Amino acid sequence: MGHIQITPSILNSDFARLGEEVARIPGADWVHVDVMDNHFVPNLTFGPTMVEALARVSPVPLDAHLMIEDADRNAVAYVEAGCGSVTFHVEAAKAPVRLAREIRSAGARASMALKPATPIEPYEDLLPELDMLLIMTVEPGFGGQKFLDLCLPKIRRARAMMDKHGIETWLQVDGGVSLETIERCAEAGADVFVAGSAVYSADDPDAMIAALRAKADAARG
Ligand SMILES: O=C(CO)[C@@H](O)[C@H](O)COP(=O)(O)O
Ligand SMILES: [Fe+2]
Repeated sequence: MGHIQITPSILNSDFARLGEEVARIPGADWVHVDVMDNHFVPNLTFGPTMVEALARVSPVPLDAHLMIEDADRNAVAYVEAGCGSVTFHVEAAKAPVRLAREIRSAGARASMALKPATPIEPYEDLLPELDMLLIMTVEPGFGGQKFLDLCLPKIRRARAMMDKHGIETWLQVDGGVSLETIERCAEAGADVFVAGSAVYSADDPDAMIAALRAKADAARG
């Protein structure tokens, strides 16, 4: 398991001041950028041009979470926009192995996401192609939703699979992660934690990142 990383989502930050919003979180490991196309999920955010502008001012690398249809054709644009990690949804990819290889050869970390009802077992052999696996802990589409405990067994099974294969794939959780839920995720084997509303609703977002990191570290023992 890798070291604990906290990646705040800007989804619930002030979009009119994105540059200032990312400047408030220098203690983050990554900035999580939720890209939504109003087809794969019922919400619309931003595209590669906006992401490219954000990459130029962000104090830490961008972690793009693509909630878009036709990921096969669109994911590499986010590598070219300057993201250090690009996550596609397996439900939206026609050729996930080819896509992961294209993301890597374009120069970013390749990551694949699973919605809460998507099982991990069919993708066991694909894990070595990935730098990170994202297990969603809410239905994708919106920030501020309640954490789904039903996803915890899948996190445990994913971590066991990675251990079995002796691979270093990071295991990210996204959705409803807060001071109340992060310990459960860390105990289950996650090492990369997206937190949107928990960070941006805090008076001091950078202090919240430190508090989340301390809880996850403690839960690991
Ligand atoms: O991908 C998504 C939602 O689809 C997430 O990145 C959320 O935006 C995280 O926000 P919180 O659940 O932490 O408020
Ligand atoms: Fe996300």
